[in-house]
Amino acid sequence: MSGTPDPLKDWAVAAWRDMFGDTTGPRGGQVRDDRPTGVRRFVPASPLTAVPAAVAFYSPNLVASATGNATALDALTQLHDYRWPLAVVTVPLIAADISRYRARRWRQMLDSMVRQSTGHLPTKITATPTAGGRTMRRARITMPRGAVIRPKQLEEFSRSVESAFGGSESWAMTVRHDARRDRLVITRTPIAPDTRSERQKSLQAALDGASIFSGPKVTVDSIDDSGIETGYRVGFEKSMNAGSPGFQMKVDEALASLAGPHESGRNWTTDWYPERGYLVMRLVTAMPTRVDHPLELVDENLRHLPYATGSADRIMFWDVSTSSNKPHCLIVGPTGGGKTSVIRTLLTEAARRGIPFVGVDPKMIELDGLEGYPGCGAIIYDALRAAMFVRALHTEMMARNAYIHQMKIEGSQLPLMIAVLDEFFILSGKWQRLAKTGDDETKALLKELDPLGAWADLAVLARSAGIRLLLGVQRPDASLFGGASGNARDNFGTRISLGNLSQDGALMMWGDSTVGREVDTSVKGRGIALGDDGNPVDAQMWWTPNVDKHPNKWNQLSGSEKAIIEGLLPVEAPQFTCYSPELAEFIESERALAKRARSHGSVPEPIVIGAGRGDEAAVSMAKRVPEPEPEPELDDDFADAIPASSVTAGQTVLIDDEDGELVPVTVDDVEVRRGRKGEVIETVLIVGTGRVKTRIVFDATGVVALPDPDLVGACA
Ligand SMILES: Nc1ncnc2c1ncn2[C@@H]1O[C@H](COP(=O)(O)OP(=O)(O)OP(=O)(O)O)[C@@H](O)[C@H]1O
Repeated sequence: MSGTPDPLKDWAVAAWRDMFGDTTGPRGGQVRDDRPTGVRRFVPASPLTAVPAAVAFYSPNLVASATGNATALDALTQLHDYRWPLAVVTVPLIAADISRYRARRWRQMLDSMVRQSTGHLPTKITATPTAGGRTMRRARITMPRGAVIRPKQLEEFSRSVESAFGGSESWAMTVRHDARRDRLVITRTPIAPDTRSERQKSLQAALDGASIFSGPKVTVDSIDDSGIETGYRVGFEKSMNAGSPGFQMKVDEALASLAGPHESGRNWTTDWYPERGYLVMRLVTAMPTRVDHPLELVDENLRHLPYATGSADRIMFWDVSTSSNKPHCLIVGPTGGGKTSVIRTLLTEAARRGIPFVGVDPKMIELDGLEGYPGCGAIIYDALRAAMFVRALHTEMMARNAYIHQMKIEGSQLPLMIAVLDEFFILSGKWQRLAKTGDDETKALLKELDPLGAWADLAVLARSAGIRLLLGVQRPDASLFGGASGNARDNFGTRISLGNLSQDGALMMWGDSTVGREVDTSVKGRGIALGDDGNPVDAQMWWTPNVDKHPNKWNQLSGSEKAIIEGLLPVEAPQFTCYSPELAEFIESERALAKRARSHGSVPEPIVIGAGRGDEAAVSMAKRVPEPEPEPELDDDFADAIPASSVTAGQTVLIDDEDGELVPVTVDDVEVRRGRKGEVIETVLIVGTGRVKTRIVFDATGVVALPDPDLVGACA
């Protein structure tokens, strides 16, 4: 047996079998598939004319051997005369035979593929070649009636069609199962050339590979003048996920890194339209690392107080108009995060728009520079006076509502005013301590004023009276939103966070535990702000220097910072209109107190304690004040305060002893009792050493004083 392949012999054998069938029996016990095939035997038509044509051309040579046979001679002569017509007929017949032979081979292949992949025997197969005749253009395979073809079988069949009939960059074989007609249809379909850019292709491939969207489709949304793609639209099937800010943020990041840095140096940003089932990626200038407070009126709307540049060059603003659905503003930021600068930005913007304000600054170092600024009613530092102010503000709100009712006017017709409470927990801590350790008169007064109750009312009701609240805290807490009263949370709808939030904080601020967790704290003034569309966005807060003109402050500023302050000064100071004598009197008295403090006030000069010197000179007083030293205030003994429910085991806190003195203790354990909605009802701090443990109970709004500043989320 020779192992050398002989293609000519192979072809001849195959052609013989095609024409006359296989006469050889099964060899070596092999099982042959001898079911009747739907492919008929190939019968060539060309020999019918090819043989006579050959004889006709060859007849002059045959004449000699036919001498003496007149009939044969006559037939050969006549045949010779028809040689050309016979040749002309033979050529197309041969071409047709070749084509039919090819088509039969295809049908045979398809027949065996269908048998192998589906187990069915086709009843009829037709195969049509392309115009050139070399490749198959279309095939139709009729299956037995009711033949079931499972998806896997169809897939297997498609794969074998693809490998047998190939494909190229410009065309492919597609297989379709027409179950109604029991047919398999194979079509040679042209492939449109892929003109997509590498970026579009990689976005599409990545989205196809990930399972974040179903049916994602990336198309080009915008192209710049030089033909560079500058925007993509990603269509997807609508889903619950697509509406979640946390999900959107993650997808934004992933898409931006997949799209890679753009040739223009600009950054990718994403606008979401989940209700319409698509998002648009577009380019924006990179988020600035610092934005000085612009001197021009950035937003012409006098009820919009701008304060930051958000991603995608958006101007973030606090809408203080009566129609605003986010009337009050909450700013959360750790020490040094830039909270005070945001407050200064908002208040200077308010002043240049004719809106006056009153501030409460229990730390005495945050808002003091604004004292005397045009539009500033007063800055209150003392905790008891702050409680009086909150109550007076409540009275003002009631008086304003009565005025609106009596005069039959709209709330929007009343002049606006802003009340700022900075470092709210410190203020609460001071109120809490006064209520516990103050003298009887103070305790009674504080009880009557009930500043926390008044504040909770204001949060819900002040909006329609033209009063806007601005609350500054170091960390978010549910108690800020009025505890059980859910409305208050909506009222503090304008929210800004600086630095990094805890998981709970993020959920409280942004309704998503992932937002605001990875802010670049190396950039001062970087944070998250709520866009007017209700979505939180990255934002760079504008830098507004301390507006204090006291030489000690002013001389520290650079020329450009001084120019900002000068440029922001309103031409006309906003007027302060009070509808209640209580608030008017309070502000008057506060101003008088401030004036007196400025002219008569004195603070003790610093005492410098020498390092390691035991003699008397080690303690030197630079200058003794002639007046007797004021009693040190109880309130000033703590550096910070946080909600009791935020205290963690092992933390050092300040607790009042029997004499009303704050003493540092380490918390052993914290028990927080929560209501059905997860709201804090009561917090118990367990402190003490050895077996002697003390349980200190705090209510929902209880705060705990700290010996050091709270550094949760503090900047790098
Ligand atoms: N938006 C900003 N752009 C640039 N720098 C800023 C910005 N905000 C704050 N800074 C820088 O950070 C410093 C601290 O800012 P700021 O005093 O406003 O923080 P804070 O949150 O009020 O801190 P604290 O609560 O301790 O007073 C500023 O002196 C300034 O140098």
